[in-house]
Amino acid sequence: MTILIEQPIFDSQFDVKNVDSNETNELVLDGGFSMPKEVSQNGFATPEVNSFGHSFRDYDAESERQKGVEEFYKLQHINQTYDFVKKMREHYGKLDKAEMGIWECCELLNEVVDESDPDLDEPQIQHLLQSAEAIRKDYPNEDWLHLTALIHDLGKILLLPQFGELSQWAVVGDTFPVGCAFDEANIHHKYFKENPDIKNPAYGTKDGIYTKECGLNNVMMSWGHDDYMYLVAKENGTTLPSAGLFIIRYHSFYPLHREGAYTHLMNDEDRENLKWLHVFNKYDLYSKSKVLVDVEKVKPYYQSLIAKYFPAKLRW
Ligand SMILES: O[C@H]1[C@H](O)[C@@H](O)[C@H](O)[C@@H](O)[C@H]1O
Ligand SMILES: [Fe+2]
Ligand SMILES: [Fe+2]
Repeated sequence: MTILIEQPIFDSQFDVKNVDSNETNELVLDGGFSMPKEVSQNGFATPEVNSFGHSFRDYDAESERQKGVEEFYKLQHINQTYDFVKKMREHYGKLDKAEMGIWECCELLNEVVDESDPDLDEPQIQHLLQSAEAIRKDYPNEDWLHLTALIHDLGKILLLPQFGELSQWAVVGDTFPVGCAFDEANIHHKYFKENPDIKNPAYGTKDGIYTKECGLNNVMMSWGHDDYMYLVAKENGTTLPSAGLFIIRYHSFYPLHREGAYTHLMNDEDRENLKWLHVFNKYDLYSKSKVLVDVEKVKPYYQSLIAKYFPAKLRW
């Protein structure tokens, strides 16, 4: 049974609120799941600056932090190759690293620092809860979306010793397809010129080894926390809807969901799910704030959602 708790209250320095709540309540049915009639009408008021006083995702800002972020992207673009992704998928597909529940993993994630993120200045569990609570406020009935937000970054445990202690470039940052040309929409695109895959002519065209509209499910994405968490959720038999799994798997695919690149690889199901990813992304990005969520207070609600959509223990 889902435990009900009071609606989240945000009295933050920025407003996470509905400007016009009438619009949000208009729902149409979409394959068993309700979809806001006009998602763009949702009045989530996005703040202009991050915790450091910079605009969000400003990868050109002059700051010490940005230098580190650029260094990160250099390594990521050089090292994420088709063969590397294939190896990672095989290796982590065994799911033989640990057995634990979702909440346990949320707590574990607190030990992780994400060097690719220019906006986040709080522990990871706060980022999970801040995005989940902000979504819960605007979409109270979509409990699957609250849970999706809670778990979307859990794959970052790949940075921890028990999960292989992968380098930052193999875990975080924006993602992109391998096996086809690297689109200019990727941030710090120039560093791809040192990626060995560009010497392989089969990977050099817009479609590369793929065919038009083949569906993202058939595309190899750079390896990281998105694909890993998708794998874990799917293989452990989650009952989350396809849109939830899509969000988990492609939330770092900014070249697609923010810049509109690589859309020629999408099929109809992807296009449907992308609408929900657009909704989710606002909360993922703009809920990063210094106003902390009271973990103990919201924990019973999220534990009840976990019990609804996941087994008690999962293989990781
Ligand atoms: O720096 C961020 C962060 O690592 C996020 O978790 C990821 O989803 C983003 O796409 C990335 O750019
Ligand atoms: Fe992420
Ligand atoms: Fe996130």
